[in-house]
Amino acid sequence: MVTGTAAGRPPSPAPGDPVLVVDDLVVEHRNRTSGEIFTAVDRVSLRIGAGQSLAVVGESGSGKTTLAMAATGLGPRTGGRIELLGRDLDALGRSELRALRPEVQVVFQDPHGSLDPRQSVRSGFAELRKLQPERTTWITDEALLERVRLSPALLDRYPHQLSGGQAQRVCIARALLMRPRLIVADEPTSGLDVSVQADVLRLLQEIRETTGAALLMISHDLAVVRSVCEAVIVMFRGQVVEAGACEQVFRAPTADYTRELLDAMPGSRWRSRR
Ligand SMILES: Nc1ncnc2c1ncn2[C@@H]1O[C@H](COP(=O)(O)OP(=O)(O)OP(=O)(O)O)[C@@H](O)[C@H]1O
Repeated sequence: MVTGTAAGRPPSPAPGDPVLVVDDLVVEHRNRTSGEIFTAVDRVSLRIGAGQSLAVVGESGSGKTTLAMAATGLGPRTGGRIELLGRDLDALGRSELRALRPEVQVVFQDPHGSLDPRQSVRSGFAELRKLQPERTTWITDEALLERVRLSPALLDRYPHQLSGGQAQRVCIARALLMRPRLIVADEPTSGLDVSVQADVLRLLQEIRETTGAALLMISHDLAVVRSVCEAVIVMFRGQVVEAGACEQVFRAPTADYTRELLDAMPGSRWRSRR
């Protein structure tokens, strides 16, 4: 459970209560030269509750990132309805939207690209604390680094002095500092050495369990999805071709495309039986 809400925050959702509900989301892009319209996300619906984890899988270009950004109000949307923490995003004014924004934190694929190279870990935290003074008093910098299994000795390091795994943990710490109700992790381990991938995934899991945040994970790696998420939606050319509990979808996929994804996994133990 999320506890100790800062002033003005929406009430803490109970485990399983809806954090994000998306209905018929559409994202279209217009080609500037030809004027042609490309539908990157085509009538996608999803729901994720507090403490739950949902993965979006699909090959490159299937619309995963576009969906995740639009679904959380962080990217453009052509149509559809989004409810974040019980609030219809279209019904909110600018200041209400701004107040809701810290509730969603995104961890990207390239940790070094996400961090300001001129900022030490400590000054990066300080900047966030200045932006959100009430929300961020709950933990010290040292304890925050300990929460992501990093030594407080790293506080005065700059991004180039951190390994990929350490930098990703700093990004996760920055997200955690905001006490978000929803963490979006966009291929959070694909830029990391195999040796540290599992640790970072475990950390995201642990944060979900201990804070009650919901986790929306984007990945093309089905092994990662299976190890972290309870539910999955499979995207192909902007549409959802299959959705359900991970266990069910991996054991008995119903869509040909899901079977192809499973079969394409190198040395897959989950190769579908046809
Ligand atoms: N601003 C944009 N203008 C035009 N087309 C776009 C824009 N952003 C994304 N697209 C297109 O939308 C489609 C979906 O892209 P998206 O990045 O969401 O896919 P993805 O599944 O996340 O892929 P990857 O795994 O490679 O990141 C792609 O064909 C992409 O080229």
